[in-house]
Amino acid sequence: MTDKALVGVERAKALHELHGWTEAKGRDAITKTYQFKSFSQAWGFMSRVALFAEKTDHHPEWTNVYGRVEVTLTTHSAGGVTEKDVALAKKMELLANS
Ligand SMILES: C[C@H](O)[C@H](O)[C@H]1CNC2=NC(N)=NC(=O)C2=N1
Repeated sequence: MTDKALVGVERAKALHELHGWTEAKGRDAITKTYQFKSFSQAWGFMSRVALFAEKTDHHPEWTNVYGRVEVTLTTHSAGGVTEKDVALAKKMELLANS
């Protein structure tokens, strides 16, 4: 997996394949807000994502308020969105729906 920032068509295509993910306002990142029914469900999701993040050494920025989890993904070392962010977003989609 390369650490090259995705731009243009490549980036638009990646976002198009990610349901509910959008460009973050004012920064080079992608974002999505997940809404769960309870804190317990939100925390369960975050715990599963955290294990994947540690395994892949690629981590989300996020905020949790009860059932809401606001996530922002970017690759610090590349200063933009890379394949690593797309892979993490895809994993989050799977974990949020399981
Ligand atoms: C040293 C360590 O590999 C790096 O700091 C990793 C950790 N997690 C990371 N997470 C994200 N989102 N971007 C990074 O560039 C990054 N770098």
